Amino acid sequence: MTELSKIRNFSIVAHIDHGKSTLADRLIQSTGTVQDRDMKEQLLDAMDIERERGITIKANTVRIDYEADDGERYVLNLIDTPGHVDFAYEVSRSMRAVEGSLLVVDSTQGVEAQTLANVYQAIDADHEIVPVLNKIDLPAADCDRVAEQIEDVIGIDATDAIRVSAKTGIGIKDTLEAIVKRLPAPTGERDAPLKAMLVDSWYDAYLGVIVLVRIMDGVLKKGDQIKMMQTNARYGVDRIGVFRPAMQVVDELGPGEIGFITASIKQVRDTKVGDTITHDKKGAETALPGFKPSVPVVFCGLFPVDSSEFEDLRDAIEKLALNDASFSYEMETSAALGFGFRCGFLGLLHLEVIRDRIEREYNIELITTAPSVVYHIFMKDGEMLELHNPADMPDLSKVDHLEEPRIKATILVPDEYLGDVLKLCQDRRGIQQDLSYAGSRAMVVYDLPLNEVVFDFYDRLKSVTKGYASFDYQMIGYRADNLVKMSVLVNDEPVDALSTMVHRDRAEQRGRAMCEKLKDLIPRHMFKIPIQAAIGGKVIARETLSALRKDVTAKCYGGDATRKRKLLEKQKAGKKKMRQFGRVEIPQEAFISALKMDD
Ligand SMILES: Nc1nc2c(ncn2[C@@H]2O[C@H](COP(=O)(O)OP(=O)(O)OP(=O)(O)O)[C@@H](O)[C@H]2O)c(=O)[nH]1
Repeated sequence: MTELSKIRNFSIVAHIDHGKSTLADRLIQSTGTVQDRDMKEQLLDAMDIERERGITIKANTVRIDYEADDGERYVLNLIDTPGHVDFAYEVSRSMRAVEGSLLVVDSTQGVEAQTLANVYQAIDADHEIVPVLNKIDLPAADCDRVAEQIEDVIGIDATDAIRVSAKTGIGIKDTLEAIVKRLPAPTGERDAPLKAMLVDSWYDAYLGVIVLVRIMDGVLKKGDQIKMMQTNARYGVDRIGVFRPAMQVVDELGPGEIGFITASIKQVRDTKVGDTITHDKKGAETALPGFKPSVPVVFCGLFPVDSSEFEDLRDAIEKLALNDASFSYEMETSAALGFGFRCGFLGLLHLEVIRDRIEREYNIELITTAPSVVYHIFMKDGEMLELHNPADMPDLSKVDHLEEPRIKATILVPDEYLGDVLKLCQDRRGIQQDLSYAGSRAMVVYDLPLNEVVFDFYDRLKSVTKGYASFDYQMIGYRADNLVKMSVLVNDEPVDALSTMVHRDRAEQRGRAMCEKLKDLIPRHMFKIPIQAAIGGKVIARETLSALRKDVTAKCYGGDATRKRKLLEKQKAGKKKMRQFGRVEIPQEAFISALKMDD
């Protein structure tokens, strides 16, 4: 047990790529927490996919021992927080488990949208904040300008900002000293009833469910009978430990400490993040204020390309869900795609990560249907239904009105691209809320329908600003609008996986664009194929794919057998990724590509 005054708990907040993981690695390494030879780059990014994509998904934690200049030994607990917009909920939950934050800003780039979003969460959690200007080894570093920007835009004092190169190690010692001197020690009472915050939980193949806890009051020991205050579930603690970053078993955890427990918990779902853990007997009376629950906002269908792999897909999805309480799923059948699952995600990146893992780790090829947000349908009889899938839209005569989720989007962009960004937001039914300047960069705030953002807004934003814009969003609630379901018919057969919700005023334009796209995406067949978009029974757009006359290989010159064989092999490989709809085969990429909107 460590004395409270010798503990410092902190997190690092930063925009993506500003160097958070590199700094964390350097802090761990320089304190000898991990031997140099064991040091892998980006130690905290555990999973392969994270490493490949360079993003941090699961909040991780590490305990660092540090002997400070004052001669005292301190325990520094770092909780790593993810930087991407989809994972904002994980940032908020881990913030409440610590007292301070290092605010890392790339001194060649300056403050970005996620810097703001994350630092506001730290401010909300009453953190002491130490600004760190990173990448000072680069010639383009401009510390004075960035410090000024931190003061102007965020409004925190940056006079004592630490100048660091996480890459070369400059300023690392200063950072450790600042953690000890400038961040507050935690408070808590050893003799009070146990109150431990459930910060995170995940499934481990050997140990079962592992729960990350922060002790607020009291002491947690091995063998204790504990109770989760929200779910009322009771368990016996069979293991207690800390991360260094490898697991190390300890006897107990006291106030201010962060560590893990295992307690024969079967599923991650049984551990509610934000719940308060107390002792079963003589426990705390009141729970800690809960965290924001993480609710899925984007839904899509996942179907196996090869329908005989349905059971394998079920197995893969169940395993992934064990480890990710924010990912939801239920079985779905589609006339066109057969058996599959309707899955809920926190955002598009979350969707992509799960889909990649199923394809890669479980070797199942998937068809992903168009992502959709959750609509609220108000029926004439007063009932409210949640619509997760446009294909389930009830009979319109019974519907009174529909509401869609809206977000508040904050975009930071260099002045010269501002016009394009405003146009993009306007085209996506955005309502401008604010426009201000920080130096030569504009900060715009828009109220936008989430539906217009989930799909390819981020890609479009990057492309119209040549990658210079940064973006972050928060859900703000539901609002009514004139929304309709648009269906797509291929060769007169409705393809439910292609139906989408659109705004009535944009339906024709979207319908036309979609039919044109599908015409390019669907290969020609031996017969003519009409492609139509319709609202209710009314066709609003139509294209016709003309019939194929000759064998594709007939075009090849002479007797080039290799080329001919290659073409046939390609066709065969392509066929695997096709689905049969009536007499028509539609390639898998059509389901996503058809919905990309070129504004
Ligand atoms: N030159 C230089 N490069 C750095 C420094 N710190 C980090 N980098 C590089 O910047 C890139 C991003 O660093 P990361 O540590 O992965 O950034 P991050 O903020 O953790 O990003 P996410 O984990 O994806 O949120 C990497 O290529 C690092 O090698 C630095 O001090 N100097």
